[in-house]
Amino acid sequence: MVFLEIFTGPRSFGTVAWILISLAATIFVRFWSDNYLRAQKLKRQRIDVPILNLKGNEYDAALKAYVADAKGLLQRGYKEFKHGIYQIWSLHGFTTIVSPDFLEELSSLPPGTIDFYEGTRKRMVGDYEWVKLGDPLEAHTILKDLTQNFGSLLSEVADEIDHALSTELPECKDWTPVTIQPRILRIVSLMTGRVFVGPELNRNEEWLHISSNFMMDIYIASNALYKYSHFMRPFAARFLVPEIRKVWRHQATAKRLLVPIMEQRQRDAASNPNFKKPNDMIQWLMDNNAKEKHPRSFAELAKLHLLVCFSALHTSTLAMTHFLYDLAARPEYVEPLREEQYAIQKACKGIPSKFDYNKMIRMDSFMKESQRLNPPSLMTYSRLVLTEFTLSNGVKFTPGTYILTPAALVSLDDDIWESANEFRGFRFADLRSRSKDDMHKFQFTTITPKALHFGHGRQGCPGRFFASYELKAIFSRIIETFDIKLLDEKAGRPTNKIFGAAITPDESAQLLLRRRRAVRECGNELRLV
Ligand code: HEM
Repeated sequence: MVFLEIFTGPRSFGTVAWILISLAATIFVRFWSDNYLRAQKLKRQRIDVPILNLKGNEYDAALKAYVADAKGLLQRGYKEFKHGIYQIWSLHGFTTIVSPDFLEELSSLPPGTIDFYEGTRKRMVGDYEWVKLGDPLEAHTILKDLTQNFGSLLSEVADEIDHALSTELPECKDWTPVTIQPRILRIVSLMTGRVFVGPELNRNEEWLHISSNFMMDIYIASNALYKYSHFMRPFAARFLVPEIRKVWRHQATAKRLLVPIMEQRQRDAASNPNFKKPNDMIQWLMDNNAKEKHPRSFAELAKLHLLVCFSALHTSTLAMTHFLYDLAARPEYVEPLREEQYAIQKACKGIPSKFDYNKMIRMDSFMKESQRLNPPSLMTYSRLVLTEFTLSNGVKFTPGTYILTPAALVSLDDDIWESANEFRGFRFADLRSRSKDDMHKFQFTTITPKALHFGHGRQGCPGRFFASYELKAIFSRIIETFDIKLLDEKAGRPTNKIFGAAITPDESAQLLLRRRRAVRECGNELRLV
């Protein structure tokens, strides 16, 4: 009643105006104080080490310098603090850059001291959690089920690659310009989808759309939301940032497509004692979830499934695009790679097994060399400190310290890699041939403080084994089926782009492809016919 009187009483206009002004003032003060407190929180020093790019209070200038040339800044840092620890002021406030010398020590800290998920959340989502990233069930299922079961799926995968190469690439009877990256994304999505959702769904355009766009849309949405203050974010996420609603729509579509499949499988398993469980990511997630103390709903599992695609598709697509750019720029590697592949194909008389892929040492080396010079990021090992600890050099880390390591600079270090700036496709094959021990030290999937593009430690990339097999399967099929060369030989390899710490191949670059004639086994040889 009192409320109604305010609006209907004789002094209603003045009172309403007063209320509105007070409300606006409250929001302004809250908004301002929130921004102020957030800025203060970011500016709080959590670790006593030198800061490279900040003079006095010139935070904006420091950020500008970081965005304009993060690589140059990290190169300077690597020169000055190669074996030490320093800070930079970056898009995420103070960021502590730790020399790889300390990674073994950091990685052996008790669980819960530093955390990958919290680091990722800080970097990509911010304090307001509008999308859930990181669930231990994901890494567990990838490492255990995907890695173990992939071998038995290789013939289906080979079928899918053949289908993808014929539908996603032009006929290329003669040399044809092809924009590589979007085509590779489709090929990787189809192939991965065969393993993740099975033939029931993997060619469904709606599924392909959400699985292959989810990651980029999260990045875009995340950047859009970062422009709003912490206080405004819950409101902005819902009403002002359409990119976020797009991400939520992808999740809703995933639920619509995946939940009925899960429910049907659950019914079949309950009613039919002879029900044979499909061998795919949907089933592995369902089975592992059912063993949990508090199992997630199927709707939550559907969202988690999309998160697996988030981790898997773009990373592999970027890697494969780099491989092809590197191969087109260095045609002298084509025949030695084909030679190795023919020899293995001839020996296995059909679809190569995991064991056969392990024998593709030249290809493994070429992939690792391409990754060394074209990693997805200047830095990896993104971790947030959760509980205080002190390293052996006496530096104390307090909660909230955000850590990264300069992976790309380690890869370019002449003290570690001979002629580090030179592309030597079989560098790692040569290193592996030195001794039995070295055979395992320099594989594409091997993580060491000198090879950090899959991260490091307990939370290093669990998908790298699958990535290695799938990339070899696609790469070998491409070089078997196509001749490849640069569109413009004078311009050379398409130049990578760097934004902040992210490194991407030029997504609009084209290569020339020409379909080769079919390969057939003739007596003891494989020949073009
Ligand atoms: C060439 C391809 C790939 C690259 C370069 C790559 C790189 C990385 C890196 C740098 C990390 C952070 C690790 C750390 O900070 O210690 C990571 C984490 C992760 N990757 Fe990959 N990755 C690739 C492929 C894949 C694939 C194919 C999958 C899934 C099948 C996958 C699933 C994951 C997951 C789930 C995590 C988070 C780890 C956790 O939850 O503990 N990745 N990856």
